[in-house]
Amino acid sequence: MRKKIVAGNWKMNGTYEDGLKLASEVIHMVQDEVNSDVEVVLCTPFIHLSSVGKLTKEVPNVHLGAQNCSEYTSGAYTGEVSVQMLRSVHAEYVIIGHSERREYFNETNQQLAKKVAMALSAGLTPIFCCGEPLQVREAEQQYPYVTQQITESLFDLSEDDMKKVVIAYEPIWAIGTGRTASSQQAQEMHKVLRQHIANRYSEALAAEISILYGGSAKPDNAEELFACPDVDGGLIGGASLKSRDFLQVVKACK
Ligand SMILES: O=C(CO)COP(=O)(O)O
Repeated sequence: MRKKIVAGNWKMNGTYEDGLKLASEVIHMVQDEVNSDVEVVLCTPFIHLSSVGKLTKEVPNVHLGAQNCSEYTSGAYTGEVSVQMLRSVHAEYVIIGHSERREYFNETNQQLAKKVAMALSAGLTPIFCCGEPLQVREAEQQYPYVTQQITESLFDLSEDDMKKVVIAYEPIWAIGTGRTASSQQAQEMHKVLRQHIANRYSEALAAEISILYGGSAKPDNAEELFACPDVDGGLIGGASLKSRDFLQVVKACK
């Protein structure tokens, strides 16, 4: 059985103190109230990683993630953070290819392929994001668009590496807009992606890959989205910034 995962992507929000408070609230609530085997991941800004990592490493089902990593190993890359640095503060996951990084920082499928390979080489689990903009959805080109993102960034991986990747489908028109994909739209895309992976690798491998949904997922709609057979959890933005809301979303993932 593949893993169920609910990851909070805090993006660039709050101060250092705000982040520590949020992390400790979430950790306590998960310990007290969650008895399923869902993996909770906190993807914090870089400055929080070291401190939050000290908290998460004591708790079996809450894990630490970063929101980005460098495609380079080390050296003269001012402002960048390497995968070894992330490992050294107990990060286990890293979001790669979020649409905001593709859009505002011009990250390409080819560059993301390097980041995914780099993360895997350090033993980090990449949460690889894909998703189409509104014009592409309106032109009904979402399946070729998103499968191409997967092909160009992931399909050079060996079977052993591919098995370790987590995918997050985040339709750009649903991110931060309050307009979520319907559970039917999410399920259809997740099924297409799983079949695409099965065609390149195998049905058995595709069945092992966790595919998360992201885009205005919140306490009101999480249960319906997570009930879809190919939706294995969520990547949560806005609703991960309030511990109670985030916990409700975590509890919806059974
Ligand atoms: O981008 C997202 C998570 O990575 C989704 O953001 P929202 O949940 O705020 O729509």
